[in-house]
Amino acid sequence: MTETIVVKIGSSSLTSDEGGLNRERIAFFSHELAALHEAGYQVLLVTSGAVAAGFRRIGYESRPKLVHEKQAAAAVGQALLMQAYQEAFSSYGDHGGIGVAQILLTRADFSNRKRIQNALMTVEELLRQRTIPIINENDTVATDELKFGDNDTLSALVANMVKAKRLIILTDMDGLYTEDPRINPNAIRIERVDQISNELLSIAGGSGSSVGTGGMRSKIEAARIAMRGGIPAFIGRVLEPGDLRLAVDNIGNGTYFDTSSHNLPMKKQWLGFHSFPQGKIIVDTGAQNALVEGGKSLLPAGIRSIEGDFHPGDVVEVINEQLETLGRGVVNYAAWQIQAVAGLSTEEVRRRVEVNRIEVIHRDEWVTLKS
Ligand SMILES: Nc1ncnc2c1ncn2[C@@H]1O[C@H](COP(=O)(O)OP(=O)(O)O)[C@@H](O)[C@H]1O
Ligand SMILES: N[C@@H](CCC(=O)OP(=O)(O)O)C(=O)O
Repeated sequence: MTETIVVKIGSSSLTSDEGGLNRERIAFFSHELAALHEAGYQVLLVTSGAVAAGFRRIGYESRPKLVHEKQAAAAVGQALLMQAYQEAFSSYGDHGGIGVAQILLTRADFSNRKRIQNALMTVEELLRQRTIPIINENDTVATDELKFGDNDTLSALVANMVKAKRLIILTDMDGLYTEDPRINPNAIRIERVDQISNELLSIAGGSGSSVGTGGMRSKIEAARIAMRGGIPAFIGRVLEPGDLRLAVDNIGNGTYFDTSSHNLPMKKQWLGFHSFPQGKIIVDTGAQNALVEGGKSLLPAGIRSIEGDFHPGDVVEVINEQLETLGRGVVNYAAWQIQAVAGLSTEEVRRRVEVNRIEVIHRDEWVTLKS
C-alpha cells in the first residue's frame, strides 16, 4: 500500500522576521518533498507563511496583530505562497513538473462531517493523480474563537484524516528540549516520547520568533492528537538535502513521538477532535481505569459529579478528580438524570430513573484522549 506522509512547515522556516518569503528555503523544502514524492510516497504539505509572506507587500511594517489586518495580509500572502511552491515544484517530475493543489480549511469544516468527507475525497483524488495537496488554514473566513491559529493542530487533524504513516512537523528548532533553547542554551533535547504528560507540556514554551505563532506547546498538542489517532509524529528541523527522508525513516534531527494506538475511524475522529462538548462528567479512579484501560462503558457508579446542562445524544468531556481530560463520549442520560444517580449501583439506578440504556456512555460512543 502506498504510504502517506503529512509534512507541516511553519512560518519561521519559510519567512524572515522582517516578512516576505525566503525563496531559497521554499526551493529547498520543495526539493525535499519532491524526493519523497519520487520515492513513491503520497505527500501532503501543510504550510504556514501566508500572513508573514503578505504583510510587507500590503504595506504593514511588521506582522499585524488586528484580525482584519492579518486576514488581509494572509489573502495577499497565500497567493504569493502558492505561486512560490508552484514555481519550485515545476522543476521536478517528468511532465512539466510535479502538480500542486491549494486546499484551505477551517476548524468548522472539520466539525461538519459532510464537508470533511468532501475534503477527504478531494485529497484522495489529488493523491491518486500524483498531485501534492498544499493545505493552509482559510484565514479570511476563520473567526477568532474557531481558529486553529497555528497550523500544528491542522496538520495533526489532516494526518488523522488521511491515516498518514507519519506526521512531520518542521520548525526552526531541531526538536523538543527540556526548556526553550533560546532562553536556556544548556537545555537538552528529548529524543523520544511515548506519552505526553502535563509535565512535558509544561516545558514547552511559546513561539521564539516574531513570525511563528504556536511555539512548541502547540506542536506537542498536535503530536498528542496524532498519537491518539495512531499516527507517530516527528518535530524537528531539516537543513541539508536528504534530511526530510531521514526524518521519515526514523533517524531525523528532532524528537519522535511514538504511539501504540490504532487509527481512529472517521466517526471517532469526529467525536475526539471536532465535536463541541456540552458539559463535563467527573469520574473516580475505578471508572477511569474501566474507560481508559479496560475498554469498558461508563456506569453511574463511577460518577462523582457533573458540570453543564446536557441531553441524551450530546457529547460530553469526561475528566478525573485531578481534572485531567480522559476522553469524550456521547451520553445516554440528561444532566439532571445523572445528578439523581451519580455513584449508585446499577440496581438502584433502575429503581430511580427511566433510561434506555444503563451505560451513561457506551464504549462504542467513546474515545480516549488521555495519552
Ligand atoms: N522546550 C522547547 N524546546 C524547543 N523549542 C521551544 C521550546 N519551548 C519553546 N520553543 C520555541 O518554539 C519555537 C518554534 O515554534 P514557532 O516559532 O511557533 O515555529 P513555527 O513557525 O515553525 O511553527 C522555537 O523557535 C523555540 O524558540
Ligand atoms: N495560516 C497562518 C498560520 C500562522 C502561523 O504563523 O503558523 P505557524 O508558523 O505554524 O505557527 C499563515 O499562513 O500565516
